[in-house]
Amino acid sequence: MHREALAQMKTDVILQSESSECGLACLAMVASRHGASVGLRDLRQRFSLSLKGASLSRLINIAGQLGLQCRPLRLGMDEIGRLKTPCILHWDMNHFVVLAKVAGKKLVVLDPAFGKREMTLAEASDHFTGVALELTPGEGFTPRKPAPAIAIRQLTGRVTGLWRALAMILALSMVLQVFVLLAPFFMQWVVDQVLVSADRDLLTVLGLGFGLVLLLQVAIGVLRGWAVVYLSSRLGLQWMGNVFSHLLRLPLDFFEKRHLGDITSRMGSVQAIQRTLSTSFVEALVDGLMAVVTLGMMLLYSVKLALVTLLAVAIYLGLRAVAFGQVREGTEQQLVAAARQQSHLLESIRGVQSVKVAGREGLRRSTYFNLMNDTVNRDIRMAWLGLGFNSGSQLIFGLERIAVIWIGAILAMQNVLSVGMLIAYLAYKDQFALRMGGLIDKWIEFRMLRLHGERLADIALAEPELDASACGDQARQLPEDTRLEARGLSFRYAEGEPWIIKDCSFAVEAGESVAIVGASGCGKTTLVKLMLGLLKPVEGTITIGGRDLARLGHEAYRPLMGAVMQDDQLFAGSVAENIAFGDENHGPEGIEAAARLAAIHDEISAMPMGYHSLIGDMGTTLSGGQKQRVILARALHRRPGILFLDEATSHLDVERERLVNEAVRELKLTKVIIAHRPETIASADRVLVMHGGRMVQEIRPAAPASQQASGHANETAAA
Ligand SMILES: Nc1ncnc2c1ncn2[C@@H]1O[C@H](COP(=O)(O)OP(=O)(O)OP(=O)(O)O)[C@@H](O)[C@H]1O
Repeated sequence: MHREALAQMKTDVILQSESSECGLACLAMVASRHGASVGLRDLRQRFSLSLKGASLSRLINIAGQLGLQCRPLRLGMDEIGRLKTPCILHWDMNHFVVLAKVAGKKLVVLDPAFGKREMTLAEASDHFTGVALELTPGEGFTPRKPAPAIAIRQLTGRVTGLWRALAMILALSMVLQVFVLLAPFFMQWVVDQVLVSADRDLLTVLGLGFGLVLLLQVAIGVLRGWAVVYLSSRLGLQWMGNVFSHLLRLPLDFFEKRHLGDITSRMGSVQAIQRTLSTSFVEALVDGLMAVVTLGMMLLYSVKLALVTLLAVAIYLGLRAVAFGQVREGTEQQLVAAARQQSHLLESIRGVQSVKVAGREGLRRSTYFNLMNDTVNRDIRMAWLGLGFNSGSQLIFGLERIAVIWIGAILAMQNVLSVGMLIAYLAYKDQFALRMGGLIDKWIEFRMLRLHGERLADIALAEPELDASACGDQARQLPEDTRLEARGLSFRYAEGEPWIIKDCSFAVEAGESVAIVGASGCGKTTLVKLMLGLLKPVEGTITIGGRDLARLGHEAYRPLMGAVMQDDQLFAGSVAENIAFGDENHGPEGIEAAARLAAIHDEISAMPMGYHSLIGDMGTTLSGGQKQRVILARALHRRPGILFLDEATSHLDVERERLVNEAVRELKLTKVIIAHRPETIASADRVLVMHGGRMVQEIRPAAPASQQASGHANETAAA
């Protein structure tokens, strides 16, 4: 019975954060409809998915573990009305959505990428692939209450000086309110005392007195305004700083699985929260207090009139409460649409060369227009809602004012109130209505904060990489030597996906140079990322100097490592800044030495500004080969103990590659080199051939062995 009652609940849309988690979001929606509020964050932790997303069979497997019984179906559009809702539909060949309701020729679809959509059967048939998944709670299904709201402190980290600044703003606001409370007396005394007795002296005293009060009020107002600006900027700096440093500590796959625009939009939620807290929080307190005081004054003047005003406030509160769901959904969709538009913009700028070469400016433009259209439509919807509330409040409080003046006039005619009292009452009631209206709006704003909080939680509550502070002093100590060893190493990007590395064991002695060869896509880069600690092994261990990488804080081993990866980036700044990358210890000589080793010194010197030449933020002033060598110089400048080169010389001509290989060979380092070219492979002491997720052969090349190795690489490529 309880379960049935829960099943009647409205299904809320749960929007996906990662680009590939539509399936998980759909399962979370269905489970919460059946009364188990499993959050998406929870599901993500329990059932990690790779960038490639989830197949239907993986979804069935996860649903089974959640206690949901699955019935996969293949059906035509005409049979869709017979499905037991909510169920999951396969959409556009690469997406999942929840079918919430079918009513006649209309469907209500909850799309984790867009939100709630109503569409006709004809529209849906353009997307539906004919595969559906019905889900019903089985034996193991346990209803769960929604997780408690996330505390703001959890999201923003430690902030100093917050309470002191808030207390000061509150105190100043309170003082200001005293003046507001005094103001109506001016009119009451002028009307009832001055006008009645034609007392000019009293008028002068009242005029001067209230003039002085006004000056004080303005001065305190300025002070308060300044305090709010100070608090918001201090808060903004600390919070943004905290969230950004947390963001940088997150593991690589966090970034790989998300769109750029989505991450920036979530960072924007920090500002929304901070704005609400630094201003609206204090205002709400003041409004609340003022509402109580003004209500007291109103009751003193007339209970009857006060009841009319209270009724109007209650009606406005009801209006906002009824429309709350729509405001929340609208705001969330607005944020998602803006993030999508932003992602497209950033991607188009980054990939402008490919867009131009393929002549796809038109396609990118029209997609951008569509996304913009989507954003604008959602903005318009929110503007409509805002207009509705405004007009509603105008109408309600306008009618209330007429009623109050009407009844007040009758009371004045009956001599229950003087004219001055009526005027003063009107001033208090206007204050009360204003404060209550403000309080209700702020209450909605605070509830909306939860939405921003949830969006920010995706970043703030994501588990950072293991750092040494979490695992004691031992984890901080550098390993004694640079011998690398993998034992029984297995890795796949997510459960249910094929193993990329399976039961792989090998060792690289300290000071040895090992080349890893194998067919494209066999997992070489993945293996290097594992050795760099960017990915975590699913099974097995990697040790450096006999110490397990998984138990070392990344501060302990990253300083030992230098790497040139395939998609490494340069940053805006000069060539020297890019090579030093913030490490000023070795001075200009160190930078030059690294550049010489990377065979790029001559070319940098030939530039008009030498080492001070500026590189664009996408490294655009350098050729591909130059960029690779600057990145190599950057890796060498760190003076690493272990150097990883993943196709680090693939863009170089044979002569330059020979120069780089010779320079690297001379270095007394442990080296792991991934390459396809025989010359580079030949520069290694040992060649490991990778196939089927493990090392299948080891070759110790004397000179001719390089040919053997490359022959093997080709063999495996063909295998
Ligand atoms: N983030 C990811 N999520 C899911 N699968 C991935 C991810 N990155 C790589 N893969 C898959 O892992 C496999 C190994 O990729 P990897 O980049 O390690 O190969 P590689 O041997 O370095 O290839 P190449 O020589 O072409 O650089 C590929 O099948 C690839 O599709």
